[in-house]
Amino acid sequence: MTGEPVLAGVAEEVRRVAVLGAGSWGTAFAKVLADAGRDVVLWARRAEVADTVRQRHANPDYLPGVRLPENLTATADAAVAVRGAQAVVLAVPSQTLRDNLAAWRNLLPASATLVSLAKGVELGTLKRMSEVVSEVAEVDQNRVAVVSGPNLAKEIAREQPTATVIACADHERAVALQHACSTGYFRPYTNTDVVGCELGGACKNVIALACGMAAGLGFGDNTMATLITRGLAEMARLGTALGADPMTFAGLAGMGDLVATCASPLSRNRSFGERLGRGESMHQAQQAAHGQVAEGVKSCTSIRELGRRHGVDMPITDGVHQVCHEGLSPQDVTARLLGRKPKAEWS
Ligand SMILES: NC(=O)C1=CN([C@@H]2O[C@H](COP(=O)(O)OP(=O)(O)OC[C@H]3O[C@@H](n4cnc5c(N)ncnc54)[C@H](OP(=O)(O)O)[C@@H]3O)[C@@H](O)[C@H]2O)C=CC1
Ligand SMILES: O=C(CO)COP(=O)(O)O
Repeated sequence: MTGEPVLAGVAEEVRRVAVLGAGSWGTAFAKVLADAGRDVVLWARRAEVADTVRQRHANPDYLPGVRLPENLTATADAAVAVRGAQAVVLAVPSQTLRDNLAAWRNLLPASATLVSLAKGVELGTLKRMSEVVSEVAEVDQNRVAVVSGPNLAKEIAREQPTATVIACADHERAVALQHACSTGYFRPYTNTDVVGCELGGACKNVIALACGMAAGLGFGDNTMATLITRGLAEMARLGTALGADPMTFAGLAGMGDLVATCASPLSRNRSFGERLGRGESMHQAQQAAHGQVAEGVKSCTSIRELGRRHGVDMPITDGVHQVCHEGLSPQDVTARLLGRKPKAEWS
């Protein structure tokens, strides 16, 4: 379905876009941009993936059965991908973004908007992805945008309707990107709260791991609703401490993404957690992921540390960390969570 862009008259038009990273979301977002009428070049680190996208208009490793549009081409040469692009979209895992971008830094067109799709917090530095991008590419934060919302790649690749948030400190850039990726099935909203949108996207992966564990233990909807609601409370507490607008967590990049990811069997984080809840080891869950990224497994460490540094209580995140990295069982963590000192709902 090729959607006509629904917005017009923005300051700087985005005509050509490079998407660096040809996994599920990089490929699906490249399709959205192409369906919105942009010329899109997708960079894949494996030449065979680029060849398949270019010649067969498909990326069966990540999006089986999905036909990609003709105005989406691919290359394994990042210099070719970014040439002449008004926007460069970064679609690699959070923990490799710094190294990937360092290799691409000198190729980036001078005024291109740099757009992060990644949902994580960097281990060690505890930086959000837009902070990593601005630091490594040596560009002002105003040139960096993020996309975050209830955006399960496989649904979007099948053109199922959804919305998202494009967050950028520079509202004009956000509007230009909004124009560039609006289709009949993909509706982007703008927001200037980059901190809130990024933390929403990173934290919900950890809560989805917890929901998966609960499902694996055989718990039902009351448990899910409790984890989602109290997960939202802890991500909003962290976000507010870091300067985010609390309202962002009631929006698509907060509640929206949290609900989609915690509920969906398509979520890699939820599926990973479910295996742990059923009693599989971390190694078994990792093998079953077939190399696809479940960001919360690493980000639970950096998010927990961010919470500690800012004096924010994050009991569910702590529990996920205890299962993933400290050898506790999901049953032990459930008992610990329920055994905490009673408190008021809003404190
Ligand atoms: N999938 C989704 O529904 C959504 C994902 N996101 C976020 O988008 C980001 C990317 O995720 P997604 O596309 O799903 O990931 P996938 O696991 O589907 O794909 C990862 C991609 O990154 C590549 N890659 C892995 N390691 C490296 C590396 N060291 N250097 C360069 N490239 C590497 C892989 O290449 P190769 O194939 O060669 O291994 C592959 O193209 C994540 O932060 C995720 O949280 C956000 C919204 C939705
Ligand atoms: O971010 C996502 C949906 O918005 C995808 O979640 P997973 O990475 O858990 O698959």
